[in-house]
Amino acid sequence: MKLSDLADLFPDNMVPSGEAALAGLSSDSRAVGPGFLFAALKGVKTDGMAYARQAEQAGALAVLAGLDATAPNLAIPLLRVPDPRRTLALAAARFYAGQPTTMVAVTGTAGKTSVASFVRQIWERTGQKAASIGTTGLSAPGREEYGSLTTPDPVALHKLLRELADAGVTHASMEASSHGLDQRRLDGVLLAAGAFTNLGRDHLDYHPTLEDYHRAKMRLFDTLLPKGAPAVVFADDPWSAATIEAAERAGCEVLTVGRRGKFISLKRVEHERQRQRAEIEAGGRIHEIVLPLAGDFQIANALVAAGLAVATGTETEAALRALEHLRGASGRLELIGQTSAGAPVYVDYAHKPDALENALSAVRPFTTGRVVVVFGCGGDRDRGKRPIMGAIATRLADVAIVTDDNPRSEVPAEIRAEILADAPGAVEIGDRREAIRTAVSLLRAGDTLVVAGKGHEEGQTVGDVTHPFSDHAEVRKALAELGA
Ligand SMILES: CC(=O)N[C@H]1[C@@H](OP(=O)(O)OP(=O)(O)OC[C@H]2O[C@@H](n3ccc(=O)[nH]c3=O)[C@H](O)[C@@H]2O)O[C@H](CO)[C@@H](O)[C@@H]1O[C@H](C)C(=O)N[C@@H](C)C(=O)N[C@H](CCC(=O)O)C(=O)O
Ligand SMILES: Nc1ncnc2c1ncn2[C@@H]1O[C@H](COP(=O)(O)OP(=O)(O)OP(=O)(O)O)[C@@H](O)[C@H]1O
Ligand SMILES: N[C@H](CCC[C@H](N)C(=O)O)C(=O)O
Ligand SMILES: [Mg+2]
Repeated sequence: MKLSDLADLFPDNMVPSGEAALAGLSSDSRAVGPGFLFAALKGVKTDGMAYARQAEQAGALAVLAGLDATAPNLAIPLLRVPDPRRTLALAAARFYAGQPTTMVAVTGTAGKTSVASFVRQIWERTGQKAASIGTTGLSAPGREEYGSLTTPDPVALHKLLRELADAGVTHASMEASSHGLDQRRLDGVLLAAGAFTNLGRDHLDYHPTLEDYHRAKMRLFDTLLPKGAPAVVFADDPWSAATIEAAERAGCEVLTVGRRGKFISLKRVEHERQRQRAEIEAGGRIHEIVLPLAGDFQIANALVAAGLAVATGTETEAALRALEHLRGASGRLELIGQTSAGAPVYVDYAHKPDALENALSAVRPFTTGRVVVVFGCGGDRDRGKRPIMGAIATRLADVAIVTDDNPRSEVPAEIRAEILADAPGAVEIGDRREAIRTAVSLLRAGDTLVVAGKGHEEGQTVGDVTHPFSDHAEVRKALAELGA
């Protein structure tokens, strides 16, 4: 491919023809090689234009940038467009040219990883070659890879989609984070359907208000989905009505799921400790299914996943039957073990208020003793959620232990103090390993422990360094030490 083959993406610019082949694209000057298109993007920390010269020296053919960019010292063409992030994503889609034929994306504050994984599992169970892409990385036939972002950057994403398509993967589900949507990381993905789970407080360090955060998520429906494509919306969330309205306005075919859902309607649920029995109305009949997962929220996620599968061609009965074989995504209310007295210990990824509320509420019905929680909050992230999570923990747990999550560049004790400001009676143990060991040692018959915040993560970031750390491993160690 030549740069001129992308010329229609840069209208109003002179694109030289007859030049060398386009070798690649990147928004990071450090990754630019000879024959690359460098996209100079304005970021949160810096402006990519500051690195245009560096990209030129590394052999870039041209620089893609916003309309306000100027570069008097640049010898290579400067291609100016209104939305360079989107143009980069569309260029990447064309450069890599190949995607699984049936792709879906799910957005929402909580449940994205679970839904993406569940959709993949439904497809696998019904005989499709399927993949999922999200916070826990990539899961595809013969490929399990840990990833660092929930939604990869567009160049990495389109490269991956091409590889999956080449490997014969026909179906892929992915998470659409609000950062990913806002930064156009999913633009150019040919989506067959989209979904929304819920909206709660998160990322208010990045989005000015909850309304802005919701609007960023609605890009999935109003910009990324083709007109008339199915939008599966969980109907029982306070933000469902606004989402349905936005999706309808965008011309989507809105399919609601949940207790108030019309496409897949939840009639009745009976909770057992590790599973729940649900009566579901869909496709004109009632289905009884046993979901092998704990937590009301997993029913919600399962219904959204089934909605996506059915909306993209899976037969209703087969999709719902597949729910009986679901495995939870790693670190999502995952039962790790139990003490010798039978007290279960869960690892959960709740790192935002609603998620913590849901995780603690989910274990309460089968806990005859005390609910114990160990949690913290990440540094360099929305500070406002800290006291809110402190209040939730002390309200819903009998014993709350406040510890460190990923402090990043912040002072860990200050993060803990912000949580403790609204957590009367909570215990403070900064060292996460020690906090987990203490919590496990406190457990008596009938108690339940939830270790929240890090889920599947395999490291703890302190300053710039990520130290190996796994809640799974620490819980297992503590249980073993205590003779469980
Ligand atoms: C705040 C944020 O979202 N940042 C993301 C964003 O970076 P940015 O554009 O703001 O970067 P910047 O550092 O200001 O630099 C501006 C530009 O200069 C370029 N540059 C910079 C230095 C240099 O030497 N040369 C160079 O070319 C950078 O590559 C960039 O293009 O675009 C980058 C490329 O796509 C991302 O890697 C980066 O994610 C950072 C690492 C991050 O931590 N993101 C988190 C907050 C995130 O996106 N999370 C979401 C949601 C998680 C969830 O709740 O599920 C996710 O999808 O993972
Ligand atoms: N539908 C839901 N409603 C409320 N809370 C949920 C729901 N699904 C999951 N959770 C909670 O949120 C945590 C994260 O779940 P999951 O990883 O599926 O969501 P996510 O949207 O991918 O989150 P992230 O943005 O952090 O990647 C779970 O561990 C659980 O505590
Ligand atoms: N995708 C989320 C993950 C947060 C996980 C939590 N353990 C933390 O470090 O805050 C983020 O980057 O905000
Ligand atoms: Mg996720």
